[in-house]
Amino acid sequence: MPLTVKICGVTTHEALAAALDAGADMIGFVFFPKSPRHLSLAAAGEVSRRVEGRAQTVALLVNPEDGQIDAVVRAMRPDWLQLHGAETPDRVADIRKTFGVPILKAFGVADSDDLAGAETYRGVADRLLLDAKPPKNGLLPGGNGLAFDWTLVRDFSPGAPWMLSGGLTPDNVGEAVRLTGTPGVDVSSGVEDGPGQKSLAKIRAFVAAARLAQDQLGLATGSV
Ligand SMILES: O=C(O)c1ccccc1NCC(=O)[C@H](O)[C@H](O)COP(=O)(O)O
Repeated sequence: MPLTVKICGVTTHEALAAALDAGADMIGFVFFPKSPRHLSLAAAGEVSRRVEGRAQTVALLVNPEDGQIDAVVRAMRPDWLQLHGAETPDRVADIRKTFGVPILKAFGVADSDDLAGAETYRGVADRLLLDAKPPKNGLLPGGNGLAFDWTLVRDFSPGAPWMLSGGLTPDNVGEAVRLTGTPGVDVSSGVEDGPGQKSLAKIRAFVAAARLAQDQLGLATGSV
């Protein structure tokens, strides 16, 4: 089983280069104005063009209208759309059909009922992304640097590819991979020095730690 590594919330050429050179499989770009990682369409087009096929690009949206998706798809031609809001299975299916872009659907997890909810997207989303729930009255639905109880997903087998996120860091990603057997990891805050300030050293350390765990477990590098 391969391990996919995603670096999310990239806003600068320097962070992008660090992630690509380190060997990340997926790069996430955030389109959410309240986020310190929000990108304009023009900036997203420019930064994502520099990926040049070295990784898959992911456009992150929250409860988007078709018009917003259309603008993002035109601006950067993402390989994936990450839906990080309360999009229903019907809405996810609709977006997938309308735009013809694979969907990474995010879920907040606090207990096993949340995992059962995620499984209802089987056959609708192309990949599931398990994240911690945001704090009550928090500004951001994701990218909060919070972890959930990983033992909940020890035997998680949703019948669809999935990824683990929420509070991952260079220091804990190896343990997370070993404990959960996840086929993918996703990080944003854990490779930052402050909100939206990506650390090139932490990006390199995160990818290296994930690959070390991958090698120790005899996994392959993620083909996404
Ligand atoms: O990053 C944001 O600002 C953001 C805003 C709105 C929705 C989602 C957002 N981020 C999601 C992610 O970066 C990750 O997919 C995931 O939540 C992990 O984040 P972190 O715990 O910070 O590593």
